[in-house]
Amino acid sequence: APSLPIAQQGEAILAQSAAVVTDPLHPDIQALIRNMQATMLAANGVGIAAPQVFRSLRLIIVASRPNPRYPDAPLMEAVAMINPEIIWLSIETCLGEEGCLSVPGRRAQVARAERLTVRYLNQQGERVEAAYSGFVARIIQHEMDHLNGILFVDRVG
Ligand SMILES: O=C(NO)N[C@@H](Cc1ccccc1)C(=O)O
Ligand SMILES: [Zn+2]
Repeated sequence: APSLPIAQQGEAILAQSAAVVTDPLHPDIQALIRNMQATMLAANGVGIAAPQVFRSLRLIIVASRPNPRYPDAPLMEAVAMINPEIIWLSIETCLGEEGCLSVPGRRAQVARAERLTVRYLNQQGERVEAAYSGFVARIIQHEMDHLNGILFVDRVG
């Protein structure tokens, strides 16, 4: 699958709220998931959101793994989340370093909820509810922000 161009900070699409995916099993959506995965891997990313590849859709990929940009990242199976909704956030927050494929060269400490529960459709169109914590919960909050037109630098004081 080809690596797609990544929208950079300043592109209008990154400040928009993305649209709900109406047909998760549509071949276009399945192809987009594959292309987002390839794009994220090529950039050594640990997550990516559809608006970053110029598709204003509520679709994210979460794929933490140790890599040169995040050597301490936990290893997990990459997961595509269609129409994700965070249905619970812990009150406890923690600070952690973030970067963004759309804001190259910037890293900053961002406060995020330590734990969360997310409801989404998986790549097979099945409903899933799952709990995450730590760095993976951080990635999910970062990607969800993209679906709502928010960049991590908007959250840095
Ligand atoms: O730009 C993206 N995703 O939108 N990718 C980020 C994801 C991320 C999120 C939170 C903390 C660290 C990293 C990346 O650097 O791989
Ligand atoms: Zn990002």
